[in-house]
Amino acid sequence: MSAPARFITFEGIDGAGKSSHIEAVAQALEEAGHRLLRTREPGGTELAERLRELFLHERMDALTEALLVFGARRDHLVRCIEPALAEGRTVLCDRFTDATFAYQGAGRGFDLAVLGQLESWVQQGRQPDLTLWFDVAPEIAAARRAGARAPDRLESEESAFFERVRAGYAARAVAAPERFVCIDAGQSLEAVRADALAIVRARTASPGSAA
Ligand SMILES: Nc1ncnc2c1ncn2[C@@H]1O[C@H](COP(=O)(O)OP(=O)(O)O)[C@@H](O)[C@H]1O
Ligand SMILES: Cc1cn([C@H]2C[C@H](O)[C@@H](COP(=O)(O)OP(=O)(O)O)O2)c(=O)[nH]c1=O
Repeated sequence: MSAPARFITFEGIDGAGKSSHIEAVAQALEEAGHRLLRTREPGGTELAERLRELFLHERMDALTEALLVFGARRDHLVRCIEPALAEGRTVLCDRFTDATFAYQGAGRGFDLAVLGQLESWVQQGRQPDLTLWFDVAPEIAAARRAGARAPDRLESEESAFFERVRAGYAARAVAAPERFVCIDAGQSLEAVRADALAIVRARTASPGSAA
């Protein structure tokens, strides 16, 4: 019998290293019998990927950012995430709504109550079962990004913005301790990966299994 479906999200400031570990987590889950959907936000459907391009490269205010990511999210949920969970697949999603609270809410200072309203309209109660928060100091993340790629619109923000985004993630973690796990992403790649795998194995083990 295949393992029960889970909705797992990966979060952190840009350059924290989350994308570097999704493949290893995917492999571990497949070995444990999960059928997977790997996806990302903004994105994951044809429409949402087109919205992602606009989001990452066009200038807009914070409300437009929020509406665009929640619009993309609605399409992604309805066409992709919900059907996958319904057919028993585990969903690994690179960012989800915690990113909106962290970036648009804490980072841009946008109204958290409005974000909460959009969250409940768009998600109809759907929340991740597990969120891996790769937490690292903004200076370390900036140095990693500088060595890896040219910055997009959000990655060009100053360090104070990423301090606020980090605090936004911390607030979400406090509000939902049952699903949030904080990983010290300032460690070496190998140590971060070991932590991520240990958490995912522990949190996806079926009752009665040896894990
Ligand atoms: N723990 C780490 N130590 C050193 N470099 C890292 C670590 N984790 C990731 N990196 C590097 O930092 C860069 C950004 O990583 P990435 O996974 O793309 O971050 P994110 O998806 O969180 O923005 C990549 O070049 C990656 O190899
Ligand atoms: C999902 C989401 C992402 N973002 C931002 C965070 C990132 O800067 C950007 C794209 O995310 P991502 O693809 O994870 O960037 P990377 O892996 O290159 O770090 O979009 C928001 O501002 N709000 C959101 O709701």
